[in-house]
Order: sequence, then structure tokens, then C-alpha cells
Amino acid sequence: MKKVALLGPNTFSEEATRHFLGEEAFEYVPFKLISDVFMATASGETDLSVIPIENTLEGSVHLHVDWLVHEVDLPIRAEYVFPIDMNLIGFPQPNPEPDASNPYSHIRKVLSHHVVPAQCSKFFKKYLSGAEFEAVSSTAEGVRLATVQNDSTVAAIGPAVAAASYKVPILQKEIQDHKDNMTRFLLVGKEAEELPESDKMKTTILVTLPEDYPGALHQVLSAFAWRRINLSKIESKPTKKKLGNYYFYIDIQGALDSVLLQAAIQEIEAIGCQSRILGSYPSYLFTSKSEA
Ligand SMILES: O=C(O)C(=O)Cc1ccccc1
Repeated sequence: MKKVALLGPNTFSEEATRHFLGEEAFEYVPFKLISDVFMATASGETDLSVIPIENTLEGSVHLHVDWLVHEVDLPIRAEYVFPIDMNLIGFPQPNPEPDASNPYSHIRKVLSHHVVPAQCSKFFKKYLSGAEFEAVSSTAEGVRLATVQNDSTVAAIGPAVAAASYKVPILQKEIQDHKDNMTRFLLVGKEAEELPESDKMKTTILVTLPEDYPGALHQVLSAFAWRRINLSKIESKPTKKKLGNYYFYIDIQGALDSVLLQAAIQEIEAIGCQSRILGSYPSYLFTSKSEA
């Protein structure tokens, strides 16, 4: 049975993975830290890792992109786009003082994953302005820590499954700023994976521009544009080698084996760009809870 490393247990990563990979064919191996999730597959302990990489409200999870680009060499095998509902989880005030405007004024500390506050900024402003935020390794870990502290002034933000598993009440459901709060997860692994068909293929490529070549980015973009190749994301990121040196992280709609995409890559290499393919993979979008 193939092994899949993920942040867990009881995390959003686990929920998304169960939805897309199902229960039968894979053994899930939970880790507390994202570095261990990457390293488990890099070292061969597991076959695949699931990495949250981007969120509708916050954009890229930079730390995870950095790991993917700089620390490991694990091709992307699939992409999962999964809706995330954030919940305020914790104990109600033991002797509630009547504060009609804020039932959560007793909360002094909130534990969660570092990407969470940006996804719930309106709720924070309205109800949690008196609380300090503490980043922990996953949302589920925040729920676990809040539970063991057994203190109504310490709450967590995380998945409903974590609240159920640690037997802590959900104080308020769906506290994210927008209902359609989606997270993009990547499945990465050394070996190609047999996965269900998807009508949407994507390719992720890193491009470093030649130095002292005016208009190089324009030329890269035009190599894709005139072939009518759609880009769904382009982000500049530091190479970490020299101040002011950047590479471009580019998501392309389409498979790498398409003649047009091959030609576009040859063209950008011909002007002196360096390219590295991170993967060419099917993309799956969550459709309904029953479709696991
Ligand atoms: O902490 C988790 O539950 C994760 O899986 C990481 C994460 C955190 C917030 C949104 C999506 C994924």
C-alpha cells in the first residue's frame, strides 16, 4: 500500500486528501511539521506528500513554495482544490458576563496555522481584537493544544473534524471572510502516480531570466501568448543567491507534452532563460462531499 505523508491528524490537509484519494488505496502518515511532510517523501519513508500551497484569500504559502523549490526535488503529481471552512473552537466562558456585542470577549489567545488570520480577518477585527494570535504547526495542533490547556481564554481556529476528535465545542462555524475559501494542495512524489482522468492538466515551470537582457520577461510572456497558452499564475520569487535576483514561478494550463508548450519552452531557453519543470499533472476541483 502506498504511503502518503501529510500534516495531521485531523487537519484540512487530511480532509482534502481523504476526499480526493479515498480511504482504501493509501496509508496516511501524519506529521506535525511541514518540513517532516516534505522530508518523509524526499527520504523514501513515504511515496507521496500533500502540501497546502495556495489559498484564495491569502495567495501562496511562501514557506511551502520555498521548500518545494529549494529544499527537495519532488515532482508535482496532482493538484487538489478544496473548500475550507474555518471554525472558532474552544470552551465558552464559564460564567458569561453579559456582553451582547461580543460573546468571545473572554478569549485572550488564539492558536492556529499561520495562514489562518488572513482568511478570517473580519472575524478577528470584530470579535478577537483583545486576543493575541499564536502560530502553531497546523490548525489541528492548535485545537489539540487549546484542549489540553483546558482554559476558556485559549481558543483555536480549525476544522470541525478536529473539534469532534478532541471533544471541544465549536463556538462559531464558518468564520472565514468569504464563503468560497478554497485551498490548493499539491500531491508530490518521486514516482509517477496512476490517478483518475481529469479534463484539466497543468504544468508548473520555474524560469530564471538572463541578466542584462532588457525586455526578457516580455519575451517570455509573449512566447506563451502568441501560442495562445494560458498562464494561471506568475509570481516572482527571490533566487536566494544574490539580492535582486529573482525567478518566476509560472503555472500553465495544459500538459507539458503539448507541441505548443514544448516550442514555447525552447523559445525562452533560446533567449538565455533557464527553466526547470516542477511537474505536469492533473488538476482536480472539489465538486461535492459525496464524491470521495
Ligand atoms: O493546518 C492544517 O489543517 C493544514 O492542513 C494546513 C492548512 C491550514 C489552513 C488552511 C489550509 C491548510
